[in-house]
Amino acid sequence: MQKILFVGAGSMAEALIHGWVEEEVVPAHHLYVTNRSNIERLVYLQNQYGVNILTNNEDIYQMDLIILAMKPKDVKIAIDSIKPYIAPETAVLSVVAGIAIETIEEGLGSRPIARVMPNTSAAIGMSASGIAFNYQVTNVQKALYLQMLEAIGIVIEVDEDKLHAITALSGSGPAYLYYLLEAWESVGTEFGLSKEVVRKLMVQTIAGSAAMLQSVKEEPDVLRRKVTSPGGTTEAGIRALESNHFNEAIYACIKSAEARSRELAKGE
Ligand SMILES: NC(=O)C1=CN([C@@H]2O[C@H](COP(=O)(O)OP(=O)(O)OC[C@H]3O[C@@H](n4cnc5c(N)ncnc54)[C@H](O)[C@@H]3O)[C@@H](O)[C@H]2O)C=CC1
Ligand SMILES: O=C(O)[C@@H]1CCC=N1
Repeated sequence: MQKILFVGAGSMAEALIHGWVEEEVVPAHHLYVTNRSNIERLVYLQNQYGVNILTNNEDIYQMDLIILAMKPKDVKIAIDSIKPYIAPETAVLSVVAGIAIETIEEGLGSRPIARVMPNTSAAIGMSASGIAFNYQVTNVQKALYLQMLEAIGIVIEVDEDKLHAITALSGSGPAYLYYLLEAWESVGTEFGLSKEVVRKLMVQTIAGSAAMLQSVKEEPDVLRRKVTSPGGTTEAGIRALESNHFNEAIYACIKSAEARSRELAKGE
């Protein structure tokens, strides 16, 4: 694909551009960006990554792929603004949470459409992405999308309905881990450690635990038990998590996010 246009130039667009340019998956001169109004943001992306700024809507006609990367509430207006210029053979890939392929087909007509749910770790080649396709996406296009997403992390193909759960788990997932780190930093400083020291220790703890899960073929509960000495500190900590309804909190978190994705799909 020679010409790929990002409509929406926020955090997710930047994470993908950063990952693709850095990993040399897509040459920067193949990428174009546009947004609603913020020209400074487009100039920043141009200077930072070498992408092109879309200067004329007529050029939308030449695009091989359009990536929708705006907030769900802005999709309708964005689609209406693309519609007069999009060529019949242009493919669409959407990263917008909760917006169904059917909605995009209604807005932009029948064409190859893929929905991807990446996460912001795409910027450093560590995204965990889910992808779903409509039936017009060819095998060649599928292979290309999978290659583009594998270059910036891992990708799992699913039925579209499962993207709601993937959004709630790995799409939002980085935010949950950052939130957890914020809480650890807050309690760690109460014990007189500096925030920097707590961050250093706990970021390494997260990275080390993830690496253990990837390299040692053991279930998380087995690895957990190896840390938990009878009558020891971890046991005391886990008891406190249980009595403070840790599992209920995690279930409520993922279920609320999944339900919100379904609401967004209905335009709520
Ligand atoms: N940030 C994240 O971690 C993830 C975000 N997503 C999805 O990516 C999408 C974008 O999210 P962010 O990048 O975080 O948002 P953001 O707010 O950082 O960026 C949104 C961009 O869309 C542009 N925009 C708004 N209306 C437009 C219009 N009518 N025409 C053209 N451009 C328009 C804005 O100017 C801005 O550049 C959302 O739908 C979100 O669900 C998906 C996975 C992860
Ligand atoms: O919060 C959101 O709606 C988007 C989708 C996944 C991550 N950010």
